[in-house]
Amino acid sequence: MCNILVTQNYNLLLSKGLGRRKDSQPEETMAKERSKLLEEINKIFAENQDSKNEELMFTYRGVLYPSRLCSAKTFEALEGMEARKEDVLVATYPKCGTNWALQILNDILAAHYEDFQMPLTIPMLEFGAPEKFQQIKDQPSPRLFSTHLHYDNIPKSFIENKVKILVIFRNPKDAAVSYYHFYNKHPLLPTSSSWDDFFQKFMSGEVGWKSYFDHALVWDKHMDEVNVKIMTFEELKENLHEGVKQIADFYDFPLPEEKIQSIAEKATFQTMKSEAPQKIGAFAPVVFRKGVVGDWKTLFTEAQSQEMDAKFEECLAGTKLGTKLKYDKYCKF
Ligand SMILES: Nc1ncnc2c1ncn2[C@@H]1O[C@H](COP(=O)(O)OS(=O)(=O)O)[C@@H](OP(=O)(O)O)[C@H]1O
Repeated sequence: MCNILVTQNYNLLLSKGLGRRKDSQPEETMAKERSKLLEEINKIFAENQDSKNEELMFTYRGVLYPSRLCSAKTFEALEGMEARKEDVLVATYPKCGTNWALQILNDILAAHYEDFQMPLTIPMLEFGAPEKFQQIKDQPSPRLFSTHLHYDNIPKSFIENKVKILVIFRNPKDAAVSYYHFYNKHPLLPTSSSWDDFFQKFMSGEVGWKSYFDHALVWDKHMDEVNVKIMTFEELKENLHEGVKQIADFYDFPLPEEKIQSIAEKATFQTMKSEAPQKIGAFAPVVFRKGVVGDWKTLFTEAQSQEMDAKFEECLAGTKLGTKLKYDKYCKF
């Protein structure tokens, strides 16, 4: 039961359009595929509303993952994936801005390569059936991928082939609150009995993809590498135009000001949220919730806030990433 989606529906989703070029299929066929894809997404949503918590997660090498999206076989196949230097990878801890970065990168790539087409699905490396790697192998460059994997679990070839990795982090309090709502709204993730329960799990790393702090600590060590660019959700929120420019420059795709402006306009929360139902159907309100900084204040108690402050101090205070996260500005009552 647990792998039905991985081997059937999700494999079908992943076989559509990932990195396809405009000239590879006529527009009419693409439109049909798009509507079939929407049907599939909505079906996954409807069929899994009553799933039992204990069926929804599994552990692979000590890390929890959603069992209907990931499988041991896919992880094994992923290890052998051959990355190309021209690949584009977005690496994030869950809820830190994956979809946002993907939207921006899609538009940057589309501006640079006339024949680049928006992928029809989230190109998450660890999702889907192992057979997808054969299709990925046949895709033309540049291929756009995302992952929530810890740095140590990203396939070695991405590092060896010096693939440029855009890493987005978000302040841990907002990431925790966003993750909590995601757990409770996403039919393929367990429902949390309460915020207090989820908070303790988040703090101890008993959530999908493990601990936020482990991810942050390892990325801090790679922050100065030329192929790594770390940005924060908060800096994109503060100045999206500048964020788009920095991402385009990092990938050596310099763009004229008007283009940067139009990409930034398409990447606002309001625009992405309003376009999401056509792209991801029933999942739209699950992914695009509030899109703000500081929502943690609606759920954190004073004691929880202090517990997170102490953990941040212990793990990240004084590190480069810790400083970049501007904890005092975004995470204090
Ligand atoms: N354009 C834009 N502007 C501002 N905020 C945005 C944008 N796009 C997505 N979001 C918010 O990002 C949160 C989802 O993060 P991810 O995309 O990383 O989610 S996922 O882990 O891939 O499921 C989730 O945050 P919360 O609203 O706090 O839950 C989304 O609303």
